[in-house]
Amino acid sequence: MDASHFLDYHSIFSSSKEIRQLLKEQISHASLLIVNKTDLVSSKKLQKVMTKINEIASNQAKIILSEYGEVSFDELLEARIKTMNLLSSNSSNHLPHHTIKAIKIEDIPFIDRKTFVSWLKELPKDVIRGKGFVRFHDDPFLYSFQFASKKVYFEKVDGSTTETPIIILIGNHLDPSTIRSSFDYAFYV
Ligand SMILES: Nc1nc2c(ncn2[C@@H]2O[C@H](COP(=O)(O)OP(=O)(O)OP(=O)(O)O)[C@@H](O)[C@H]2O)c(=O)[nH]1
Repeated sequence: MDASHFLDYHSIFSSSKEIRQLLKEQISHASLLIVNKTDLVSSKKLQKVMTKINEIASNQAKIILSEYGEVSFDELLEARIKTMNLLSSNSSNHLPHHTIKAIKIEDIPFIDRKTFVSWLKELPKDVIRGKGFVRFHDDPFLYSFQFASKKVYFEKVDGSTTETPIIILIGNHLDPSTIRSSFDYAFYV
């Protein structure tokens, strides 16, 4: 986040409802927040910015202040979310639901593109982001996909026939059994 513009983006006088909503969603779901350009604001203004951010951010989010985006790699790469490897529906996927922030699916067959898009769009609303690689029927290429705000984007990955497909879903309090059953229903039945 840009500390020097944060209050403008947050203000009903200088920003649209969509921008304020987007800002709020991004902050509330983040596990790491970097407040940059702190050199451009007075300490009083920075305090106001931090108060607003703390109101919206989750208790577990880590907040780092920076200038010119200087943040140590160790802080950036620190593991912050628990990823569960989602196995087939008859295996036990145990971890309390409230701790699950990311789910990884690796046993992915060749799939139908339209079915995949529908499956992503119909996932529970707790899934706020998806990404990964998939392969489609009758197509030799691997595709990377990005899923956010109910929109799906694909990009062909050139020259990679050996990589294995993977789906990563990110959100809050994800329910593994619901996600796994819907996956099996869509792609294995
Ligand atoms: N003073 C100051 N300038 C910064 C800082 N970080 C980036 N800049 C400068 O701000 C200018 C725009 O950089 P950014 O805001 O990072 O660029 P951007 O993300 O493409 O810009 P937006 O689309 O406005 O978010 C560049 O000239 C940067 O050098 C900072 O912490 N302090």
